Amino acid sequence: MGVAVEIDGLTKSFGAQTVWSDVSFTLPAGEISVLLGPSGTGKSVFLKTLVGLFRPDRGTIHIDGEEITSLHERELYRVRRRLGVLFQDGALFGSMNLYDNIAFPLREHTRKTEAEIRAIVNDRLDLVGMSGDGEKFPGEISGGMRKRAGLARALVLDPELILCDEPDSGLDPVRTAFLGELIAELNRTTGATFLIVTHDINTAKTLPDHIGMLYLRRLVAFAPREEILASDDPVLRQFLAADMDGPIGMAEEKDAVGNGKGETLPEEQYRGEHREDA
Ligand SMILES: Nc1ncnc2c1ncn2[C@@H]1O[C@H](COP(=O)(O)OP(=O)(O)OP(=O)(O)O)[C@@H](O)[C@H]1O
Repeated sequence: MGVAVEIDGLTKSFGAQTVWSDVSFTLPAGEISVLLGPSGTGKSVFLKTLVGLFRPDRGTIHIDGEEITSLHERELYRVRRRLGVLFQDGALFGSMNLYDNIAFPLREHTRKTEAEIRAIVNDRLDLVGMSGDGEKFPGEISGGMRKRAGLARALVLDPELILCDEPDSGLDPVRTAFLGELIAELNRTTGATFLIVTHDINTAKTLPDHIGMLYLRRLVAFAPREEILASDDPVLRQFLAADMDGPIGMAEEKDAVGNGKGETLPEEQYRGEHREDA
């Protein structure tokens, strides 16, 4: 079953650069949430913070009730065992075939026998439509196959929380739809909680139960999908309509100071109204 993730007052900076601050929302257990936002707004940093790869400056993250930002590396290791992570490029080891890549977390985190491992790896390969591909190497397969293999690897430890960073980037529309359906099916069968970072508007409009959006170093919104899709918020409307006109400019640096047309849009002028905790 999936776990809830409660994020409260989370702030992350690199040196003088604040990536986002005071982010608070709850990922509901067993549901699919999508995180949107213009490039560079810190979506990947957010996922990495959730798995403890970055420590936030402030704020807390409770995964299934356990606060993780103050855990030591060893305790984080235990928490990570409950998570499945799919990074942008699948993050497969190029020197290992797909079978060994997918077996890796089992060999690392469990004492299962090779026979048990084989049964699990073959099951997960089957689940992502890649039975029979275990002998192939990451360099020999397409980007879409690498993503599916990455997803198979993310699933071997029966995770209760699955984080996917742009699982659909670089995929054609048919494969994007296929991957979305696969995620929905996994959510139905495993009950795991999903958080997916995507730029694919169609995925955002069809797949998740909830949608969140980062913009100008803040969480603009986190709410049920239908509420977000019906929102009058100019940032959400522009983003979801892929419209060039609106507060979002061409570059994140411009967004920080204006609307890309020379008109000033102070950060203070824009405050989200959809935060669940508002
Ligand atoms: N390890 C790091 N050290 C310093 N700055 C970093 C580090 N990782 C990310 N950043 C900065 O944090 C900001 C957010 O980056 P991030 O990759 O999270 O954006 P994103 O929203 O995922 O972008 P995209 O949609 O283009 O993938 C960027 O300005 C980036 O340069």
